[in-house]
Amino acid sequence: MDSQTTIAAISTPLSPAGIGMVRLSGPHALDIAQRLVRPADPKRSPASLPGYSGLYGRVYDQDGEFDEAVVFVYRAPKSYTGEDVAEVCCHGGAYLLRRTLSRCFQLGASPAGPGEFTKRAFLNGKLSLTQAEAVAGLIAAQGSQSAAAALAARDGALQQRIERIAQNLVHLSASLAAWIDYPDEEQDAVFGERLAAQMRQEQQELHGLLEGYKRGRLFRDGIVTAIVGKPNVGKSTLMNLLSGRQKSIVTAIPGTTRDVVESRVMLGDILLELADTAGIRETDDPVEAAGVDLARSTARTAQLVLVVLDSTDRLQDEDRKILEELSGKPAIAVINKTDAGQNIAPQEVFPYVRETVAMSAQSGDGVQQLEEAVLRVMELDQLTPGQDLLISERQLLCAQAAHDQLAEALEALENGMTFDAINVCLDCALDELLVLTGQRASEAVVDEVFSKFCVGK
Ligand SMILES: Nc1nc2c(c(=O)[nH]1)N(C=O)[C@@H](CNc1ccc(C(=O)N[C@@H](CCC(=O)O)C(=O)O)cc1)CN2
Ligand SMILES: Nc1nc2c(ncn2[C@@H]2O[C@H](COP(=O)(O)OP(=O)(O)OP(=O)(O)O)[C@@H](O)[C@H]2O)c(=O)[nH]1
Ligand SMILES: [Mg+2]
Repeated sequence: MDSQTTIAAISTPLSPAGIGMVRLSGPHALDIAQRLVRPADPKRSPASLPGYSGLYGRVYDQDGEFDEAVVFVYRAPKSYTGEDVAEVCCHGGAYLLRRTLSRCFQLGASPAGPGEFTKRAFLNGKLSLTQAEAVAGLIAAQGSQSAAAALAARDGALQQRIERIAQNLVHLSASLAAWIDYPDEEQDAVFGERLAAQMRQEQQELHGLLEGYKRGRLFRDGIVTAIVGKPNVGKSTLMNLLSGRQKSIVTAIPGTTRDVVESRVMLGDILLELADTAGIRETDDPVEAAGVDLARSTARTAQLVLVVLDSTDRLQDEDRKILEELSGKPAIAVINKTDAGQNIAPQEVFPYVRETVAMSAQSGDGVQQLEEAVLRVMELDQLTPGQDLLISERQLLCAQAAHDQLAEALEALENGMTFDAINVCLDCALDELLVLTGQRASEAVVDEVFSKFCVGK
């Protein structure tokens, strides 16, 4: 990347909006803004504004005036990228924004690549690599949990935690090197013990991060959830309740739903990828039978299954069979229609699933309890928001590799390998952590991180 260039991009969505912004960063950002926008007050101009100030003006190109705008100016190094930055805020809308952007190109700006503003911030030392990834996490956040995790990473909590582990490995490696140079044969075993204990501690720390990520991922990506049960128990009513609209057809006729109906819904703070399925029963109707097969396979591949039961009736053998088929899967028994009858006691389903929720999909009663049950079943209830969590797949792979290198070092130690061999593993683990924080990340790794950003970020 050539940091001498001035880049420009539209930083807001290309759809009708109150305001839209074209952002410029680089040595000519303010000159270009100056030639693009004519200030209403002729005594002021973008290029002579102090940092962190703005003015109002009209936007021009070769064909004349086409919009009005507010321009904000930031001066290097006190800006998002660390370079001179101008933000031209026009009216939102694809046409005006594109016209403003092409004018910037005519005036000498280059198109910004995906994430190039943030990449410049990284290269100029404004952000670490994990903080840059956190910016992408903030944009992608769907609820308060993922937003809090991303904000904690943006503030550097994750960076600090990884740096601390890396520091400890540096100390371990140094004491190991000293021991190799000045060995004391009799004390080898004692030293080995201490080394193993310290390595295990760092490994534990990494293990915690890996586990946290796997659970945090459920918040970010959503939990693939199947709604299953006998016909007519209220599966589609539950789907409609959670999605807030008529996604699935509801009738009093058993066998209404045939296809799998999918919807992304927020259950409180939890993102669910919900699938409503056909009621499971023996049937001669080939169309319904195909739906039942689909329901079963949807349940098998789901991360979570909501088994709906109709409490206007006693628990039936058909219900038990469905519950049995799911044994071992994270599942919640939803005892539905409690507004109309309460003939199923939680105790009856405990042999099959641990979590039960009594509710009325029709009235919405019990939906809060359903949310709490999902948190418990998916073990998300221990996850406190704002924890210093890993927030990208890339970070996970680095942390996993560092963890595995430590495991290898420990095994080598147990098997009586030389301290040299152990030190090689420790160095590899350290290397992985430095790639994670970006301190030793190759250009390819850095490019990969920013390629996933949107243009304008
Ligand atoms: N208008 C606008 N809003 C925005 C952004 C932006 O770039 N422009 N952001 C883009 O993501 C986010 C805010 N992030 C930012 C981070 C740092 C700086 C900045 O100017 N930093 C300077 C000065 C800091 C200070 O005064 O303390 C610096 O770090 O030196 C600006 C925005 C969200 N809102
Ligand atoms: N009283 C009461 N009736 C409900 C409740 N939930 C669903 N029903 C009724 O039960 C009937 C079946 O509801 P559906 O949501 O279509 O049931 P389903 O499980 O999707 O049925 P299939 O698609 O046929 O398998 C409808 O008449 C609903 O109005 C509830 O919580 N209380
Ligand atoms: Mg249905």
